[in-house]
Amino acid sequence: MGERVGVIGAGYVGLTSAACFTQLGHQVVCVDNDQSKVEALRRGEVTIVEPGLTELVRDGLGCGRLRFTTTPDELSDVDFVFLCLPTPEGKDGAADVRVLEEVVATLPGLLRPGCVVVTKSTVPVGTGARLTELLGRPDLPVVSNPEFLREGHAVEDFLTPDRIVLGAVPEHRASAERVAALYGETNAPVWFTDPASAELTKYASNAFLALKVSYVNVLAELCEHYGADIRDVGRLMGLDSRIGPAFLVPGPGWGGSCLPKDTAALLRTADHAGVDFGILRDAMKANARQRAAVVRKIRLAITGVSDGSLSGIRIGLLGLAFKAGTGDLRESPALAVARELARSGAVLTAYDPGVEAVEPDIVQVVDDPYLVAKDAAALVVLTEWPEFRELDWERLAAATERAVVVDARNLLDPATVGEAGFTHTGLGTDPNRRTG
Ligand SMILES: NC(=O)C1=CN([C@@H]2O[C@H](COP(=O)(O)OP(=O)(O)OC[C@H]3O[C@@H](n4cnc5c(N)ncnc54)[C@H](O)[C@@H]3O)[C@@H](O)[C@H]2O)C=CC1
Ligand SMILES: O=C(O)[C@H]1O[C@H](OP(=O)(O)OP(=O)(O)OC[C@H]2O[C@@H](n3ccc(=O)[nH]c3=O)[C@H](O)[C@@H]2O)[C@H](O)[C@@H](O)[C@@H]1O
Repeated sequence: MGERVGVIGAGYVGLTSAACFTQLGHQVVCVDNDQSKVEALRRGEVTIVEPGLTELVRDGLGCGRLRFTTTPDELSDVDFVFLCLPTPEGKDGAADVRVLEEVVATLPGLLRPGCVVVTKSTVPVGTGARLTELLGRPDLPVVSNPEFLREGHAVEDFLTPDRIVLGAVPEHRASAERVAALYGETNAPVWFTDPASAELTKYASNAFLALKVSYVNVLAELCEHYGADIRDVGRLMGLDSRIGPAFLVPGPGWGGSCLPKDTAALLRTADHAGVDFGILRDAMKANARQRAAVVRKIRLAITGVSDGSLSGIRIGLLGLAFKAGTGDLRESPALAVARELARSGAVLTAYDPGVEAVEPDIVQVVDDPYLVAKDAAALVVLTEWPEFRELDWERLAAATERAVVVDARNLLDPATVGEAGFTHTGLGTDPNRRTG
């Protein structure tokens, strides 16, 4: 028999947690204050792009173990409540925990004795202690259980995580163990630690991923200077098991709803402690430069000079989301590049399998990749959707005004698109050289 679990927030993390805990056999009530979202979820409609999530939600609704509500009162009989609320970037880069604190302040009047309050939101170090104080009820243990899922792989990552981290003060260790048990049988290491370590691990992980991508982006620039190829350099670095192959592909910069805000928040936390975390600041600066570098590359490919005018020039964009596998546009480097191109007078058309619309004054979104090529002076790959590789590049070449492609994700095989007639520019690659 499963446990009674409450989840507050039905976004990427909350909805995934609710659906997966239901799948693991628990009874789940998921609370969100967005009425229309809750109504859609009750009909089994999931609006975010997450493989397998709709099916899990529908299964959960079907078997009656998952329900959605806007009424926090329905948490009165749960034994665990997971906080999956937004913690956006606030003043000076610090995480804004106001929503979380407001919601937590309402919980003492709602929860039954012994209910475990679990923080899944990404929260600054010290939040666990702060929430304990806010709750003001010693019978409500607080456990930190940071979430490491990636968008586009949310269900898979939740059900088969690399690790499960639980932070609790020694008196609440048993509660942390009960939280761990909710995940059922798992091959993942389950690690119990103190709340501050759990909270910091989350920021440390995201910021490290950001550092890794900034590192490879700068390295790509260096490769161009010396005629080296970042595809080889990245692959060969990645063969070192201490480095690992992931997060070594250059692109228009790291974005999304978390890496930028979490890096900023960690830097703020370090500043607050008087710790010089300059390498983080440098990674953030490199990230801002990367978008501009991609725009310069596009100008150069189209006009022959890196500051050439784009006024009235048609450009086709492949990808708008911050990465492949999601329709999420939050802090999307692709969108930032599009904005800059639009500001420079370019006329933009875009296709992204996960995105239906963006601000129409910037770019016209179409539902057919071949339409973006029509009369374009260049195509630009901004999001690394694998299906872009499989497009009919000869057909695309025929539709363009000039067969120029700027591959800001090093996604395409230069030889294939070259044979189709395209002039190809990647990041940190020599167009005349084949790897292998
Ligand atoms: N998106 C991701 O891939 C990951 C996010 N996180 C962290 O998890 C937390 C949540 O992130 P997301 O799920 O992406 O956010 P989200 O924006 O997708 O979802 C947040 C949900 O909370 C609801 N909400 C806001 N205020 C509320 C209130 N007062 N009462 C009830 N519901 C309320 C919103 O309507 C929304 O449905 C953040 O701290 C984030 O840093 C952690 C790991 C992965
Ligand atoms: O806290 C969070 O929200 C999550 O943030 C990231 O997940 P996500 O935001 O889904 O995105 P990532 O897959 O990490 O990609 C981040 C950015 O780096 C870019 N990237 C990634 C890898 C790479 O080699 N090159 C590269 O440019 C992506 O395109 C994207 O813009 C982390 O990977 C998750 O572990 C974490 O739980």
